[in-house]
Formats: sequence, structure tokens, C-alpha cells
Amino acid sequence: MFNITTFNKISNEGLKHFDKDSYSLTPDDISNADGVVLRSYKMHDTVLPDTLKAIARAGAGTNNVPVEKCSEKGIVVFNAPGANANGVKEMTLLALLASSRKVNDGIKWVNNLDGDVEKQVEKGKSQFAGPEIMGKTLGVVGLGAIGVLVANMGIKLGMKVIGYDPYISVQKAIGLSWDVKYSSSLDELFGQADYVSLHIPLVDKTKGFMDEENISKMKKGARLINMSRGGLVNDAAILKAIDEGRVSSFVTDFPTDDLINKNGVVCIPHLGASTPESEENCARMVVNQLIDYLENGNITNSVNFPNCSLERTEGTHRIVVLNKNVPNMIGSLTAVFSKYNANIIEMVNKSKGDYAYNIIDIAGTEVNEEKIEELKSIDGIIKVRLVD
Ligand SMILES: NC(=O)c1ccc[n+]([C@@H]2O[C@H](COP(=O)([O-])OP(=O)(O)OC[C@H]3O[C@@H](n4cnc5c(N)ncnc54)[C@H](O)[C@@H]3O)[C@@H](O)[C@H]2O)c1
Ligand SMILES: O=C(O)[C@H](O)COP(=O)(O)O
Repeated sequence: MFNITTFNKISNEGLKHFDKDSYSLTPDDISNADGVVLRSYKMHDTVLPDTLKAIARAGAGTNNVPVEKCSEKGIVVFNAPGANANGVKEMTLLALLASSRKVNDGIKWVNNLDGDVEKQVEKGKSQFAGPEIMGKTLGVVGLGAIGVLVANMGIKLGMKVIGYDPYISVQKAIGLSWDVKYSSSLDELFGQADYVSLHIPLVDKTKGFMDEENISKMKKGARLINMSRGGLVNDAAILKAIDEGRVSSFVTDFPTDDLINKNGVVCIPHLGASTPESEENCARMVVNQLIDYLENGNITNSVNFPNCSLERTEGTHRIVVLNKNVPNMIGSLTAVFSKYNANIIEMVNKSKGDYAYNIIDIAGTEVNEEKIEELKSIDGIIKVRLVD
């Protein structure tokens, strides 16, 4: 029986894949968990129990998970790449329009009118006029699952689009419309874009990405859209730029105390991925990845360990090993197997950065706690698990 802890509301389209005879689901209590499924719940202060094998983020961003701590403890962190990208692309369309047309302020205003609404609407509407987006330039920072969809959408809307992503993958580059101008210079993007849309992860390197300096490089009167993460934009710097008329508006999916009810700022309560389609896609994807890891040791879409899968071979025992990516690990592991006359039927070893992963199918010997402990005692081994 595997214990699964859920944080946040996870779509039943995903949870229903946990077989009731093999999985017990408990919301919020992680004390005895084998796996966790969560959305934006912040886990940085959560004590990670020794039982925990994997964390599945039903979404894209994993900045709410202590990924490095998980790596050190041999906890595999999964996410759902691209599963909510269309939901966020559509919300970015809404944000683009809301940054231009003052619909948000207009709606607030009209709902507070008192008497002869029709007359007041026609008299007062000019204060909410705003430009069309067709023919304007959209700058897309980050051309991953969401950024590529947003860039291609901009082309379809009749915009000129300039994209920037120094780490773009081949797969994403293939999906990018030929009409998108790819730039290797952020300054060029800032110099040309009437609308800048951020689609990059929040990591140490990107914290405060839109600081005073980068904001000052934006075209006068340009608009900024942040559907990615709050920490990417410096609140004080963007509010100052709006006050001084250098930036026309800022639309964010990540409101803060400082941003709400400010002129020129449209705050959306983190709704980018809040569609049934995105919630179901994300939950289905990560639950299946988690099940395959717990039951077969296969890793798909992990952010801290390599993708690694192996078909099961009948009559073998499967051992999975998580280790530091240091020399001679395979030699040390196979030395233990040969000591016990174990026949390695299949073995796969993959590495990702500082960490590595092995799936080893053996025959010819029983696997007991003593042998597992012997493997665990090898210097550099983080976790060993029998997956029978
Ligand atoms: N508002 C929401 O509800 C919502 C939903 C999904 C994702 N997000 C956010 O959007 C981010 C992007 O999601 P995604 O699915 O497109 O992820 P992704 O991993 O597919 O794409 C991110 C892209 O950013 C690029 N990148 C990284 N650092 C960069 C930098 N300094 N400059 C330019 N490009 C850089 C990467 O190369 C990658 O191509 C997520 O990390 C998450 O924080 C928000
Ligand atoms: O990174 C993500 O996938 C989004 O920010 C969605 O977060 P949510 O699952 O809490 O809506």
C-alpha cells in the first residue's frame, strides 16, 4: 500500500488513477507519505519524512518545492510540462487586451454608477479608451511550452512578435512560427516591444528579472504582462515606472499587498492554469508519472533526476538506486551484485547534473534487507529501493 498526500485541490481526473487497493489518499498529512501530489502549496517549511519517495507538482513551476533538498534526500520531483500551457496562453491573451483596453477600470466604474446609466456610460467612456494590439510588437521572454504558444498566437492576432530565450530547446524552436523574430538580445526585445510578456521560471537567476534597469530599457509607454511568477518583477520598480508614465500598464497573475488597487495595475488572482482542461491534464500527467515511479521505478518528467525507464522482465527483481553523479558508482554497485552471485539481466544508468539514477533487474538471488543495506552503505548512494 502506498500513502499519497495531497496538498491543494487536485482534479479527480488524475486522482482516479490511484487504485484504491494499492493507494491510500490523505489530504495535508505528510507524516507517513510515499508520494505527494500538489499544486502551488509551499513546501519549503515542510518536514520531509524518510518514507517520501516522490513529489508530483500538478503544474509547471516547481519553485514552491524545495527541489535541492529533495535531491539530497533522493526524493524525485515531477512536474507536468506543457499540460497547462494552453490555459496560460489564453489567459495571456486576456492580459494583453486588459493591458491595452481599460476594461478592468471601466467595469469597476460602471458598476458604481448611480442613475441614468446609459447616459453616464456614453459621457464617461472616453476615459477608458485604449489602443488595439494588431500591428503592435509583442516581446516574448522565454520560449518554452507557454512562450511558444503565446508568440504564435501574437502572429495570428496580426502582431509583430520578437522572442528571446537563450536556452530554447530544439523541440520548441521547431514549434515556433517562422514569422516570430528570434532575438539573442534582451535589449533589442525591450527596445522594440510595445507589450512584453514573461514566460520564464522563477529560479535564483531570474529573481527580480524585471528590475529598475530592465524596466528602464522598455519602450516609453510599453506594457508589461507577468503570467509567470511574482518574484520575477520588482513591485517598487514597476509601480515607479507606471507613476512616471514610462510604462503604461502592468498585468499580473501574482498580486501582492503593494500591487492591488494601484493605477495602471491589473491584478488577476493566479488564474492562469485554473481551467478544467489544464487542471485535468496536469493531474492526469503527474499522477501517472508518480504511479509509474512508485510501482516500476520509471522516471518521466522529473526536474531533479534524469528520465529513465526500463520494460519489466519476468522473473527478475528490480532495484532502483539514486546516487550522486560521481565516478565508479556502477563498479561499486556491480561488485555487490557479483558478491551475491546475482545475474544482472538488464541495467540502465542515467545522470542529470549532480545526480544519477539506475534501474537494475537481477535474477539468481533473493533480495533482502541486508543486501539493500549493503548497497546503501556505498559512498555516494542516496537511496536504494526494491521495486518488486
Ligand atoms: N500563471 C499560471 O497559472 C502559470 C501556469 C503555468 C506556468 N506558469 C509559470 O510559467 C513558467 C513557464 O512555464 P512553461 O510551461 O512555459 O515552462 P517551460 O519550462 O516550458 O519554459 C520556460 C522557458 O524559459 C526559458 N528561460 C529560462 N530562463 C530564461 C531567461 N533568463 N531568459 C529567457 N528565457 C529563459 C527556458 O529556456 C524555457 O524555454 C513556469 O515556470 C511557471 O512559473 C504560470
Ligand atoms: O506553475 C504552474 O503550473 C501554475 O502557476 C499553476 O499553479 P496552480 O496549479 O496553483 O494553479
